[in-house]
Amino acid sequence: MVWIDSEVFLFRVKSIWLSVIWMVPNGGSFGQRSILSEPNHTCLVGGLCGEKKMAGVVRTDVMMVTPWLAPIVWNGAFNIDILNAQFHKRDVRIGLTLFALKKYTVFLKNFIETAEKYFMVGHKVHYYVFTDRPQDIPSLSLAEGRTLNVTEVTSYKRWQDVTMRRMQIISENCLQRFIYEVDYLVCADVDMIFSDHVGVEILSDVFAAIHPGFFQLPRQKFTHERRPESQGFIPKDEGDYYYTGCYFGGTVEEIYKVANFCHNAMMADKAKNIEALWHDESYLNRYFLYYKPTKVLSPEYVWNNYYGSSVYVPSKRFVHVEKDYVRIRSD
Ligand SMILES: CC(=O)N[C@H]1[C@@H](OP(=O)(O)OP(=O)(O)OC[C@H]2O[C@@H](n3ccc(=O)[nH]c3=O)[C@H](O)[C@@H]2O)O[C@H](CO)[C@H](O)[C@@H]1O
Ligand SMILES: [Mn+2]
Repeated sequence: MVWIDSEVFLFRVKSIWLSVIWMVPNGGSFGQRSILSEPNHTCLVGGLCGEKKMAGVVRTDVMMVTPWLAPIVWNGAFNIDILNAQFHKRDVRIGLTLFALKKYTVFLKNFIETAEKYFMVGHKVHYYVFTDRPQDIPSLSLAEGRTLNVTEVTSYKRWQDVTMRRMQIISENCLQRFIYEVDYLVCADVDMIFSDHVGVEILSDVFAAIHPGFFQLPRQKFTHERRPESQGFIPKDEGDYYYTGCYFGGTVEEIYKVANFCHNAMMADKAKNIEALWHDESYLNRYFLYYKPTKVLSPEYVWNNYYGSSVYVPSKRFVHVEKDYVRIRSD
């Protein structure tokens, strides 16, 4: 009994200590410390010492792992050469789903051109473009090993339905074709551009990205759906992170589960004349609360210049394009 109590006590002390290390920003600096940059570099217990190739960066200003032990991906926390070698051995195929309906076809050119420069360079990439205007899809030159496929889909009058119905189309295509053609899927908004490296470090069974507007806020400030009657409901005292709806991914099997859940949740709400506050994003957050992502991307991986810049985000890798909401969403 005494033994158990002291174990519990030690665990508590350790947890509190770790929370302080993870949560407290250290005076606005990045708090990065290369384990090789110091003359007598310190080794982390259980870490890899002295192996230049293996070394990473230890950040003490941000959380680098979730409480359920999923890595949170921040700049410099991984060695891309090791990861690339591992994924090349598996000859991994990555599908990127993109929806460009109505006026949103204007975003495609910049999206694909910047993806060719920064997204999964050197790996097999299949762009899956869904549109109601196939004639408006520009022809773009792609690097070897990369293909682009256009599928015509019907549109919806309301922009909210266009964004939400992506889940239905993704889930149907998982069963019909993605499962035969790719290993991983990345699902992204189209009004985005890449401006720095995004590679296989993001891949995992199922990954989600922290919304750039919420990573420094307490959970009470998250804009989750709060009406218990909605299928997107998250109670005030729950919610790990506020994840963006514009970027998530994983294996085809896992993304099928995500998209199928979100679509069914939307349809159940629709039958009761309810629409979750932030549409597909709300249902996605609900899913990830109970089926936790196996990897979480820091806001480096989805930034929006509306939030300015942050010392915690030295690299903005994938950024929302500024747009005139009313004009672009009109018919
Ligand atoms: C940064 C972020 O959190 N983004 C989310 C937020 O985005 P946004 O306000 O950025 O939504 P948005 O206008 O980009 O719409 C989402 C996506 O739906 C597609 N689309 C939409 C309208 C249209 O006429 N044609 C078309 O193709 C397109 O791929 C677009 O990128 O809120 C939406 C739902 O409220 C979604 O959850 C988005 O993922
Ligand atoms: Mn968007």
